[in-house]
Amino acid sequence: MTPAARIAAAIEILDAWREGTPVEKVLTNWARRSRFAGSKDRAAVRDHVFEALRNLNSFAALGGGESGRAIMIGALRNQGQDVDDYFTGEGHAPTPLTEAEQTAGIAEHVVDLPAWILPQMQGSLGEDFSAIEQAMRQRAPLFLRVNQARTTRDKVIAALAREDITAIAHDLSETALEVTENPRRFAASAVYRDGLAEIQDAASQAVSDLIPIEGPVLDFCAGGGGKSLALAARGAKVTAHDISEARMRDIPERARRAGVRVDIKSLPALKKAPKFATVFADAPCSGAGSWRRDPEGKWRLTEEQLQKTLTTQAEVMRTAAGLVMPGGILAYATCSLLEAENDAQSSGFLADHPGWSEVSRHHFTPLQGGDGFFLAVLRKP
Ligand SMILES: C[S@@+](CC[C@H](N)C(=O)[O-])C[C@H]1O[C@@H](n2cnc3c(N)ncnc32)[C@H](O)[C@@H]1O
Repeated sequence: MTPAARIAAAIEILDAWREGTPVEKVLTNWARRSRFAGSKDRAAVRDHVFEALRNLNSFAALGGGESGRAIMIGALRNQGQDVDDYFTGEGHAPTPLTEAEQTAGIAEHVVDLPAWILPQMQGSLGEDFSAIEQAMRQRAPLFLRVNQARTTRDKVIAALAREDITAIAHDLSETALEVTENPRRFAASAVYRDGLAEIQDAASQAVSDLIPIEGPVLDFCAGGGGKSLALAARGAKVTAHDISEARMRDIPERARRAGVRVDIKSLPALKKAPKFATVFADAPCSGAGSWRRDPEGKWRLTEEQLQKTLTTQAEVMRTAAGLVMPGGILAYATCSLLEAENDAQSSGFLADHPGWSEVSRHHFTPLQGGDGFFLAVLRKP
């Protein structure tokens, strides 16, 4: 496909997304229909679409409208490109700009967040708001977690280099690498296949690093097990649980590849089992901290969903707290930047649970390179 044809495909995909179909589904449908598109074309079109979703309001403003076409006009203007070079009408390129399109659009700064969440985000991030909002317009780097149960960061850097993948150490965690060249090769690399490293955001690793290991650990909201594996690699005896068994499906295979052990237990089994020295609750959240990687998430989230999530988070904390042994730790985390999901939840829990105390509280934002994350480490009396 020509660069212009890829823009035309992005326009079509953005229009279908605007009608309400989830972006992954639209991309899959487009790829099925477009047998002529090779893997490089699919990746390039996907990049256009995700960049547009991260910058939706500002590209719409620059392009002078909300259609896929206006958004991609805005995207090209944002890159300082001459839109007429792409909108030629030749071959599979979009049709040339109309006179109205030539002059439509404004270049002033627009915030790339839904209006309803703006006050909360500004209140939560204070003076860092603008810098974080700018950072969230950029694509997130690919981070790897080096499996310290098997190898070292330097050895992984060298092994990746042999496969033509460049990675550098990242400050957020001693296990974190940022892939700076050929990130798409990682999934097929021997480093991944042999369980020496796997994909995990750097702030997510920093959160796992900060969880005290004082005895058996329960990962109460384990999902796919990313943090269970990180805790097990630190030497913890880890039990994983999630309300959704399906989400934990890959944990045994991931643990096998990493050479670590993770047990899986249902809630009834946990209630009968001995209590844990540390219970980690990586709670369901708005995902606001990872909107660089899931930009659709910010446009999909509604006020009602956020309210429901706040209720679920408080419930998760209450249930998880009941599984902590006396004197043990409840570690509460979200990948959110919103005060309501973070500090307010932690403070609310402490207010409702006399005798509990706060050991530490940590905030991570994209300004440190990784996703936005929150962690509160609380101790049971
Ligand atoms: C942020 S994700 C966890 C990500 C995971 N810890 C990781 O590092 O890959 C939140 C998880 O909480 C789970 N969850 C939601 N409500 C829950 C509940 N009441 N009890 C346990 N898990 C719950 C969801 O199914 C989801 O997998």
